[in-house]
Amino acid sequence: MGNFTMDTGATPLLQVRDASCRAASSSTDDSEASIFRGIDLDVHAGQILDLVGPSGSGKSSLLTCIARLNPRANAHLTLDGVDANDMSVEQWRTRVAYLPQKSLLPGSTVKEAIVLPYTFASMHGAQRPDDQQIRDALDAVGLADVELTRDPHDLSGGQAARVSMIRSILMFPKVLLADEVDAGLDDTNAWLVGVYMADFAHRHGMALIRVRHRAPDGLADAIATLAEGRLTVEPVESSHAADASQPHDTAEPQTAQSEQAERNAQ
Ligand SMILES: Nc1ncnc2c1ncn2[C@@H]1O[C@H](COP(=O)(O)OP(=O)(O)OP(=O)(O)O)[C@@H](O)[C@H]1O
Repeated sequence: MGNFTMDTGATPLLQVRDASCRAASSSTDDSEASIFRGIDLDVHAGQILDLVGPSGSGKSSLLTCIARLNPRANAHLTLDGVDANDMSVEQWRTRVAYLPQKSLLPGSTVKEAIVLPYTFASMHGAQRPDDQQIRDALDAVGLADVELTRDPHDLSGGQAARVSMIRSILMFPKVLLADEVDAGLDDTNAWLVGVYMADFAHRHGMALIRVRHRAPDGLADAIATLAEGRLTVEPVESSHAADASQPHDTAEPQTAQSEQAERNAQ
């Protein structure tokens, strides 16, 4: 049994109870091994949790479980006190966004790839980001040289990962599950990405769970380790998370973005 609760006194934004996941098995008997079970997790609005652990320990599986994307996993999930079962899977995934390790950027331009989610029914009524908002976001994460008209298939892995992150974050999720978004980046760009996501989390009350293999960057409020099916947590006493906006010189969020955040929050 692993438990992780960031005890701030407030109601958690995301509650995970009794999460379990089994490994795939080709056998038809009951020999499917458990990757983890009995994991509880509470994360509050604006908090940043780093999820670490050995390769294969189940970090991605836990994130996809929380995103309701993992058929091998089960959990009782609530968001803002609303049971996941009272939302469609699409509604849940719009609010609890999973950013996969491998980026998938359909469309013929970077802009098309970023605004694509706005064609989804679950985003109906949401105002899509304009060119300037996309430009500002690209600039903030070290992609000043990437034009909005660039074919996304021509991007490097690290560039594509950042574009994919921007696409997820500009949908204003309440929870962002970022699976090794900084894995292929140099230290400077990894820091820019960390600061951009942390800044967004603080400004908009987004909870951020990051799977990372890099050294701690000081932005997390806590570091949770998943190993041998158990989750343990160490709060970070003096995280720089609250100062994340200091080295980050992006413009204030646009009014349209703030309005959209409110709409998505409903
Ligand atoms: N789609 C899948 N079908 C079957 N088994 C899977 C699937 N995805 C992952 N697994 C298995 O689940 C276990 C946990 O994998 P997972 O990717 O969650 O670990 P991880 O901690 O994220 O690893 P890494 O740090 O290497 O990315 C592994 O044994 C893996 O082989």
